[in-house]
Amino acid sequence: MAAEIESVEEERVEKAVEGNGIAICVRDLRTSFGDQIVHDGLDLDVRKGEILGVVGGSGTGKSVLMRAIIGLQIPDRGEIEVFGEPMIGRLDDEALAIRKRWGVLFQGGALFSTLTVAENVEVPIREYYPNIGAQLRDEIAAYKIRMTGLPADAGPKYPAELSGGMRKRAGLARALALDPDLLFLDEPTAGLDPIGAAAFDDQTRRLQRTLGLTVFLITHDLDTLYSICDRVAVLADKKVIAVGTIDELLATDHPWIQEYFNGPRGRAATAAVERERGKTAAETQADGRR
Ligand SMILES: Nc1ncnc2c1ncn2[C@@H]1O[C@H](COP(=O)(O)OP(=O)(O)OP(=O)(O)O)[C@@H](O)[C@H]1O
Repeated sequence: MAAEIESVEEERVEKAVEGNGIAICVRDLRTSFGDQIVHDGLDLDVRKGEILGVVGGSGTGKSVLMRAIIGLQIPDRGEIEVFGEPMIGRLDDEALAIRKRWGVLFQGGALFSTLTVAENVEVPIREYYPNIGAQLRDEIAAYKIRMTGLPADAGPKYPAELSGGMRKRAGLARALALDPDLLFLDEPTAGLDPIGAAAFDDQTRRLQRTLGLTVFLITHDLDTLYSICDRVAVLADKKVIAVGTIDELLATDHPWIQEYFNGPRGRAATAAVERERGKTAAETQADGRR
């Protein structure tokens, strides 16, 4: 038992020091489809424990970047490291230890329509831990389903029986199945009503804090960027043209960034955040007076 605790502790310490605080490091990435070059000379660092929002116009290559990082898109050139381990050109077996440490919520949820929610959540467990028995697998799936705020009776339902918001949560439960350190979310709030989107954002933030996750979050949702992202990376001109807090991005003079954050929707999102901050400050003051 003591040896077991020691090895868990060693693993924890290793995880803390690996990669110098960087969860994902991308250097000089080039990807293309035939003649179409999607990325050229793209660099990006994702810090451990942050929620990094990834934005850019439609077709700028946000999803392709995510796919390149998780090994579904072979780049023409460049280097990608996850938790300090090089990922490009690694055989599936070699990179298995790192693959187990991430979970992915694809655009639209990408649930298997012929499997129930619980069976969907169990897919990665079956794939990576085939020796786990059926009962434990069911218990893990039920726990993950509850963790994402879905009711317990969602487990035996099929994706078609769920609302869009519930399907996203089911996809999130599957992404969390292996207790990941790193979560990839591709447009998680797309198609949700504003209340559902805000609830999903809250859930993401809560899970990220309690589980200590690093989150790579592709979004077009300005409210998401303002409310839960620690930093934002902007894709344009085949590269990441800027990374920083929204205030830092606003200090740049890139026309796309200015139009994006200072356009009517950006201003509305800023105003909403400022209202929320004002409310929180007023509540804190009132608490202090009590
Ligand atoms: N499998 C593929 N075959 C050919 N072209 C592709 C493929 N996947 C993506 N592309 C192209 O690569 C470019 C970037 O696509 P990607 O899906 O990464 O954009 P995106 O920034 O995520 O866009 P959106 O915000 O609209 O989702 C697009 O022009 C797209 O058509």
